[in-house]
Amino acid sequence: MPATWLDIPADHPFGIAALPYGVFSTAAHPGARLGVAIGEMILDLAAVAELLAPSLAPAVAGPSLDALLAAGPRVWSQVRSSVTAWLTDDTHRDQVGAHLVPARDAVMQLPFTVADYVDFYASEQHATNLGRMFRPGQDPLTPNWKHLPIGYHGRAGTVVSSGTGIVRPRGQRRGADGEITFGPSQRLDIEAELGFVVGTGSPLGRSVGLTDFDEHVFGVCLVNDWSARDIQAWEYVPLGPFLGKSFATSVSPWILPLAALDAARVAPPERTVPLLPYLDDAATPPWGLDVRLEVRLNGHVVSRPRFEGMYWTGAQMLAHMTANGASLRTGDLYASGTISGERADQRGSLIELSWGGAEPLSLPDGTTRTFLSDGDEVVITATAPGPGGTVIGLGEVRGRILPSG
Ligand SMILES: O=C(O)/C=C/C(=O)CC(=O)CC(=O)O
Ligand SMILES: [Ca+2]
Ligand SMILES: [Mg+2]
Repeated sequence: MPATWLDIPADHPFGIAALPYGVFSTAAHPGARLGVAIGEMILDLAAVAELLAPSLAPAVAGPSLDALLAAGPRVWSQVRSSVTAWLTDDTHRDQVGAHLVPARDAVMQLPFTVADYVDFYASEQHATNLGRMFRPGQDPLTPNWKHLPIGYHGRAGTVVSSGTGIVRPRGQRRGADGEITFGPSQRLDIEAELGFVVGTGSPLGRSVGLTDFDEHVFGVCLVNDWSARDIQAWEYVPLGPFLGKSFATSVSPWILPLAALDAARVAPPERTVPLLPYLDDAATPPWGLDVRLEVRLNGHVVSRPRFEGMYWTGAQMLAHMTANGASLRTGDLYASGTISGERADQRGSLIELSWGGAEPLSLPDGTTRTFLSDGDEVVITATAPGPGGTVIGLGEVRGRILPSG
């Protein structure tokens, strides 16, 4: 990796090997525009492209990532190699330096127009834990679980940018005494997930195979799929999650391109059930990802989930999502499902961390939690290995619970 002329500590999560894309504005320049994070600065992408690479300017003109996502993998790699050159070639220092904005002065926006939103259920440990709690006495994994990545269609219009306040949802639930009531959720939860952002669409009637994953998927972000467990547990039979999940889903502002995750690619876990050919990735390049998350509740780390243990990869989720010929659109977002590991401190939701509320978490500030209280703030961060022993950051997704209106 070439060195940048910017003065950035070698272990900075937004070093020269990361270069995630986002949309930002500043008080001095309130219009939304594309940025690339580098250290504690944001590169004003459109301004520099106009100066140094006019042929790329239309794809990065903003005010969102939509045009860049739609431009496809050739343009994605041209933009990334241009940005790398601008930030490493000393001859560009003055011209490019004039278009660096301190990240602390920027307000980050939702980076792209979310087309469709799909949420998977790809962690064997999470599915096992939830199966035990929601369906006691039955096999925790349903018979289909190891044959296909289970998912459901969520609500694209309620995907919100990091920092957006999350109003406690109201809904119908059944109490322990069997009484059906309506009111603010009493079991409001988080789900720490990785999101995949689709760039290039696909036509109706054509499936996207495992090896075409990187032709269509632009990159990844962090997702907190807020979940109201009391609403969910009562409503979900037989069609799956509905209002218990659709009130808000937060995404991180920085989209890390797949190209930045080369050093993070790992083999997925061994598959214990033979897969049908469209999902069988034994002979394809692996798309397991060594992404390490941290979940903080009011500043205290409560979990460290790891994506590398996920049974299903992003490539398999995409292949399954289009196996019936469903088309893809630029801006489609699909999330992995809650990332939970074997260990109790690797669980990506509070329902697992508190075991359905039976084992409250003790926080270092002396308080305890089963589910979220009003005013609680949840921050999910993540890193992945980069080239040459460096660390690549995915940034953070943040949200605070507001009282029910
Ligand atoms: O097992 C169930 O009934 C449902 C579990 C979920 O909460 C589904 C979900 O949102 C997927 C996930 O995040 O893993
Ligand atoms: Ca979820
Ligand atoms: Mg390919």
